[in-house]
Amino acid sequence: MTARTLLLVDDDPAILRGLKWSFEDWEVHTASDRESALRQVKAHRPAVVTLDLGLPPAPDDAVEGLRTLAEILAAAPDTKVIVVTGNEERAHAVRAIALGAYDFYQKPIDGQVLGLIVDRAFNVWQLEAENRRLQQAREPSFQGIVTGDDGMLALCRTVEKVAPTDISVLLLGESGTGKELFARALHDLGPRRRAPFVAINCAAIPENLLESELFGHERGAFTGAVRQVKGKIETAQKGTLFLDEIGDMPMSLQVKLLRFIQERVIERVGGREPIPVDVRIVCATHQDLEARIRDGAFREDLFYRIGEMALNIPPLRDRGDDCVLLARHLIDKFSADHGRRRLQLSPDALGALRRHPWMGNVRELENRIKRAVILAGGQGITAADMGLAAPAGGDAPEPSATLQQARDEAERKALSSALALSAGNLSAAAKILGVSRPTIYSLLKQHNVNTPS
Ligand SMILES: Nc1ncnc2c1ncn2[C@@H]1O[C@H](COP(=O)(O)OP(=O)(O)OP(=O)(O)O)[C@@H](O)[C@H]1O
Repeated sequence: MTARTLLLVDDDPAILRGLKWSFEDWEVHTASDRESALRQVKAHRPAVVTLDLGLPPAPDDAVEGLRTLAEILAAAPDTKVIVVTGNEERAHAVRAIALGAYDFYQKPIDGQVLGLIVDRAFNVWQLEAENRRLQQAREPSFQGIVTGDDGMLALCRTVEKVAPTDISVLLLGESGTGKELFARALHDLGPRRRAPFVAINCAAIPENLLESELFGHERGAFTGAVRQVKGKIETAQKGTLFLDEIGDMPMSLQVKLLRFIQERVIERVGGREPIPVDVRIVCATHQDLEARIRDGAFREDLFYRIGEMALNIPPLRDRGDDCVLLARHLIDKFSADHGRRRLQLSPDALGALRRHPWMGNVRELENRIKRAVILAGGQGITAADMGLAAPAGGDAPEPSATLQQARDEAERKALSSALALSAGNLSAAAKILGVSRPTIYSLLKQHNVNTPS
């Protein structure tokens, strides 16, 4: 877990002592003036700083405090600074926020409430730190394949080794996992890279047209064949032929394909000339080919010919945080396409990305991010922008709530649990919460909470 490091800046030693008690599970450092505050920031890089704006030599105005704030943020821009002001000093607080303070809190200090604000600031700091970590961890993409997952990285290394050879590769994986991307990588990294890469989707073309698509036809071969047409196999001469969805190829064509693979010559439909063709064959399917063989729908001899090496591409849901890595990559890409500034993922979007099962894999993610980049408001991309349900509960702060709403909610929860613990005894509840009895009464009224009778 990340160290929860907190710096308390106040010129009153009694306040510092009191506050230290409230943050027992934190690594706490203290400072009483600008110079020592800055020294501590540089030495410990605290996640959160609470800063009393009234610092010496002029504790009665906010000049030194605001200067300290500016210098802290210049030295450690990621730090969340919560400024603490006197009751009548709202204008100072507003100045501080304008300078980049995360939040403000008005005296008198109530350790419990300040604790909630500090916790929340830490959550935001942690989330931003994680964002930065992911950003830095982003691998320079391998042939356009973005991943940080060990299994996928191992697959990329295998592709690098196999690409220079001519062995036939069978790419297995669910729809949208990137099979075509891997097929292109095999081509681009191999000696055939300057010759064509020709892809054909065997499932998308009706059976009666597929043969002439693959092998071509001579003029007059059938009604409508008004001129000679080269097939995909022939156009891939010297290059790579990518047969996508090979599992859906009809049996009649499987025989013809097998013959071509064995003899490396084709005959156009309606032609008699054998034409030698030199291509590398890469196939892909989302089907379970061994089950298709058992069902008599796929030829076993063809299976062994096309799959001298089979590579399994894992579904996106099994690739750890790749969904987040890819989402960021796609946001950058689509933001640039739409001339938008680079958008960030909100905390609820991160949670939703990690929970979603991604049955449509990277293609589904692409579609959702594309839509989100168009829909997102100024706040960054939310789960709703991606058409995903926001995770219920969780640790992440709810971004749709304002700070005031979040505080109210936290206060109401703390109040209810103190009342439950004290069995409705208001003095005991006040003690638990570290506030006075009158404060408890005003909290009960404010939150419309009834004491248990
Ligand atoms: N790891 C990845 N990094 C970046 N983009 C990816 C990645 N995987 C897939 N894509 C993109 O997702 C989309 C779908 O990938 P691709 O077409 O290669 O999948 P496929 O498995 O061949 O799908 P299908 O089986 O439906 O044909 C493409 O736009 C591709 O560029």
